[in-house]
Amino acid sequence: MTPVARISAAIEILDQVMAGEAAERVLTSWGRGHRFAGSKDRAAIRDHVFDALRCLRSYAWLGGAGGRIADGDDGPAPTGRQLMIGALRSTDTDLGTVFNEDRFAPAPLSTEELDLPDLAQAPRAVQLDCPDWILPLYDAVLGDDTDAVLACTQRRAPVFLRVNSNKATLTQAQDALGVDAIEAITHPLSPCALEVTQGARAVARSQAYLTGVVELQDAGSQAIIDALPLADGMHVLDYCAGGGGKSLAMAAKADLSITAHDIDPARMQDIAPRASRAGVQIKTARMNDLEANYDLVLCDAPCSGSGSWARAPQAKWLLQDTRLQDLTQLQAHILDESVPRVRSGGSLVYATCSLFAVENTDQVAAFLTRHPEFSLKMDRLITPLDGGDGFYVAVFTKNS
Ligand SMILES: C[S@@+](CC[C@H](N)C(=O)[O-])C[C@H]1O[C@@H](n2cnc3c(N)ncnc32)[C@H](O)[C@@H]1O
Repeated sequence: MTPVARISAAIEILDQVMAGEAAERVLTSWGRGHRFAGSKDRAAIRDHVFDALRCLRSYAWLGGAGGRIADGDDGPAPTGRQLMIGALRSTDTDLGTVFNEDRFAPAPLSTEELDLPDLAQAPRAVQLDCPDWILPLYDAVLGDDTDAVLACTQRRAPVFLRVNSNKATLTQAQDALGVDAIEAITHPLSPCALEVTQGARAVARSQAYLTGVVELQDAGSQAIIDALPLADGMHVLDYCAGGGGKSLAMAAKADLSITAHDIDPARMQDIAPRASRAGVQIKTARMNDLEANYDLVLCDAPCSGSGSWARAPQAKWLLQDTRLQDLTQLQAHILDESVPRVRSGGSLVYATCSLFAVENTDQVAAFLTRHPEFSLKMDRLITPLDGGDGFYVAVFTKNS
């Protein structure tokens, strides 16, 4: 496909996404219906779509849709065409080279499309690609750093690997990745983190990955595990284990007995193959099988994901105030539910991939009020300015 044909495809896909469909699903079904498109075409189209989702408001503004993110009083949701016009204007591309009479090109520009506003005239939330109601949540936590943090979420997130220290040193892992032409450099956020600088799309097929020398894991997520008081022999419960990313990272830190639990056991189905690749043991358990006296319980709670919107941009536009309130209630419930699982003198860890105080420090303060038998040992907010996704971690001790 020509570059222009890829843009036409992105316009078609974005129209469906703006009509309410999930981007991943539309991309998959587009790929099935257009078998002639090669892997490079699909990757380029995917990049166009996800770039547009990260920069939805600014592209909508530049494309003539007034920074809207959905149908509203002042007009309809942006079209795929408007978003791609915005994308091209954001890089000062000559629109006539794309929108013209050529075969596979989107139709030439209309008179209105030749006279569109500059981004400097847009409100701050539009320039920063942030829903209006969410911007104050960032400002309250990040202050002067808000604009720089939001600028990070407008760009593609780097791909990070965690080197499995049970299997290789960083240098050995870099050499192993090099066999598959993947280049990666160390990263200050975590001692086992490598940032992929070349060949990211080849990681999942590489020998280093398939033999468990490296795992895909954000550097911020790794930094959370670095902060935990883990030591050989400890019994650890990963209470919201999902696919087990944090269980696996903990298993590489010390000789632990790890139990993974999730309210949705189907989410844990990848843990066994991932653990086997990594050469570690992780038990999975349902609620009734959990013990009462773990040395450390990790609650990696469901959250808004506001720290990882560069990676999952559609979530930024779908989050509603009511959903955020539901999430904060669920987080408090999960913390309360975990309390009896922690032994006296043991640690309870609360983590989110959110930057908002309502999900982090407010949650911690409310927990300490409800549970004076715990004290806060440390907490840390990691933002995209540290290089990875945004995360928050708090470590409580259950007083003896
Ligand atoms: C942020 S994700 C976990 C990600 C995972 N720890 C990782 O590192 O890959 C949150 C998980 O919490 C689970 N969850 C939601 N409510 C829960 C509850 N009441 N008890 C346990 N797990 C719950 C969800 O199913 C989801 O898999």
